[in-house]
Amino acid sequence: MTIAKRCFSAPGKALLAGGYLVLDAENSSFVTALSARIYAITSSQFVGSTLPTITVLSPQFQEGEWSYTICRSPATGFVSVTTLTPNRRNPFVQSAIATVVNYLSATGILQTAMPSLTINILSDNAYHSQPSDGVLPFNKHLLPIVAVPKTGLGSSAALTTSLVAALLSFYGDMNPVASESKTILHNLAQLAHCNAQGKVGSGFDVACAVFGSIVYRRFQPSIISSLPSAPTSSDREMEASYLLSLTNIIDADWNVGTGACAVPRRLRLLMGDVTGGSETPAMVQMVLQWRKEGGDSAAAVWTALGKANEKLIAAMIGLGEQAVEMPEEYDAFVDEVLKVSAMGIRQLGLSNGGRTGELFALVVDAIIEIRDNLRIMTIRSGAQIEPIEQTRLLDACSTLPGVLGGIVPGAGGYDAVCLLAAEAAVDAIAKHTEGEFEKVKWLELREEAHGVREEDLLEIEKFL
Ligand SMILES: Nc1ncnc2c1ncn2[C@@H]1O[C@H](COP(=O)(O)OP(=O)(O)O)[C@@H](O)[C@H]1O
Ligand SMILES: C[C@@](O)(CCOP(=O)(O)OP(=O)(O)O)CC(=O)O
Repeated sequence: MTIAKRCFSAPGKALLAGGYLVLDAENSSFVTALSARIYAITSSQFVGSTLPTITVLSPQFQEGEWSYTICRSPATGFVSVTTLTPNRRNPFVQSAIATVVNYLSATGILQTAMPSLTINILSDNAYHSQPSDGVLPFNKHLLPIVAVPKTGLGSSAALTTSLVAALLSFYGDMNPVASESKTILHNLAQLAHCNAQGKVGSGFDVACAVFGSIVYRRFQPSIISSLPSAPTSSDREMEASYLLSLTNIIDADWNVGTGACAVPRRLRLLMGDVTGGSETPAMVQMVLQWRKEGGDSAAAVWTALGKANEKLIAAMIGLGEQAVEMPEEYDAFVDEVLKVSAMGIRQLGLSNGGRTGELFALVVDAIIEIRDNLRIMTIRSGAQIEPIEQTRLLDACSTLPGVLGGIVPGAGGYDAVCLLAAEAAVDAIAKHTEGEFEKVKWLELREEAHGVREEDLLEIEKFL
């Protein structure tokens, strides 16, 4: 039995506003999908006499091969997924496989005679630091994937999402990216990603990989932590209980906020890669401890930052609407934005910019307020969210014509900055390479219009 090949891809992410606060379900965040995608290509296969196997190949990386046998219990339908490559583990791949095949088995969709499957993964170069001589869109690395430095675009979320989509299409004989299937795809990807990470983050990265640029409000962590551990022995009662719980969780309404949003026309998020690292889990722990022990003063900062985030989100949505409803006023103001720095944009907006100008001034003010509060959190929690080196760089960026402001994306740290600027100003911004600008490499990334989607195989297969 030969089954048609299909290819699914998912984008990377930048968390522009909402870092840390998005961990609380009552706070919204602004997440932008980026034009760096990870592709999962199912290729054919057959029903053999032995146990079906699923092999995932990542030809860009040394040792990029992970294989698993699939064994389904005739009594309960529970599917055990056992690695055939114990010396090369990939928790995100194994978790995606186990979550999808067990859900499909529990819902009666999984074929009785499961065919074996090979899935090839390709990831755009932007996800990993590149070899100097790299020229293809999918460079090969001389190291295993765990050893190649990442650029913080959310590779595990994009991988998990594209892999879950590919597995659903193959074993569930469905269109996983159809609107009626996307919620199931999202829930499966979130669960698989959390299980692979061994912790329940806010899930903004997986939600962005599924839905694209969104105003995101998280699901309650208890939805995921309520799933019992997968049975490790053939205990029929445990297997049946696990499958029932899995089905109830995936089919439930997670009440996640995923309203579409986008960076307004003629504006652009400019991602800067800064030499230096950050340890997100440790920073999250420091911030949450400060929040918990910091009393009213911590609560006041947390609330002020939440309001500044909401202000930025509302202003960005408002500008998007202005660009459509008042295009002439909007375009005339953007033409002026190109000539002045953030403070000049604010002044212009407050003096004679009409509703458009007011919204531009609100964006500038909101970014300033977000940064002010992140710096207070940096000092009081000890987590280096906006360390002084990043403050100097962001302040310098904000003096450049056409820049509305800049922030440290996500958890912050030393490794990245994100500017909001007029598209037409970006080339001039990139020409600044001295002083504070010496340490930043501006990435060729743009906002991605789509979350997970099916791809034209002919465009991708030639790279395999
Ligand atoms: N192209 C890929 N092929 C296979 N696995 C991948 C790929 N990209 C990412 N992964 C998986 O995701 C892991 C990286 O996850 P993580 O360390 O959380 O980084 P990120 O912040 O980019 O998600 C890799 O170690 C690997 O297990
Ligand atoms: C702190 C957070 O709210 C945001 C972290 O954003 P990053 O983009 O920094 O995440 P990593 O890619 O894992 O480093 C944690 C969360 O939302 O889970």
